[in-house]
Amino acid sequence: MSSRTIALVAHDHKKAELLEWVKQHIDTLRPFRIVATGTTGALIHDNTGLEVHRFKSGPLGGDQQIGALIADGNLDGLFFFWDPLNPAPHDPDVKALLRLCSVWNVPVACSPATADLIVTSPLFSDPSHLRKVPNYGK
Ligand SMILES: O=C(CO)COP(=O)(O)O
Repeated sequence: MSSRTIALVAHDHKKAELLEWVKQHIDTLRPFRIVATGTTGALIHDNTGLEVHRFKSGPLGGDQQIGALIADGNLDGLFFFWDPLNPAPHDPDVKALLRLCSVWNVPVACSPATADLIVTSPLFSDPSHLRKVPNYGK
């Protein structure tokens, strides 16, 4: 089992798309430790058999729990199919999570196209060549 961790998250209107994408790339994803927000994690586990560590549901703090992983340097990629057509009560949490990906230089995909590019990149299989996180001196 890889010690690298990825997070899978999808808003309700995007869950089917994420599930389809996971099924398509299941062999690539299998070696990773997989975490997810609650409902997304259950859906992925129930439909693929992948082991998924489930945090709380997004609206109840799951995005922030994944953000904490990032701040601690423990997340290697985020696949977050968020819904651009519907507002959510926890939109500030979503923005905070995406912001932390930029702060910590974590690869993040918000669509199947970008997710495809990330998992097929040589940089994803050998992250030692990824640009290092800047030292913010804090
Ligand atoms: O709302 C979410 C992310 O912002 C996703 O949460 P669920 O996986 O619990 O539906």
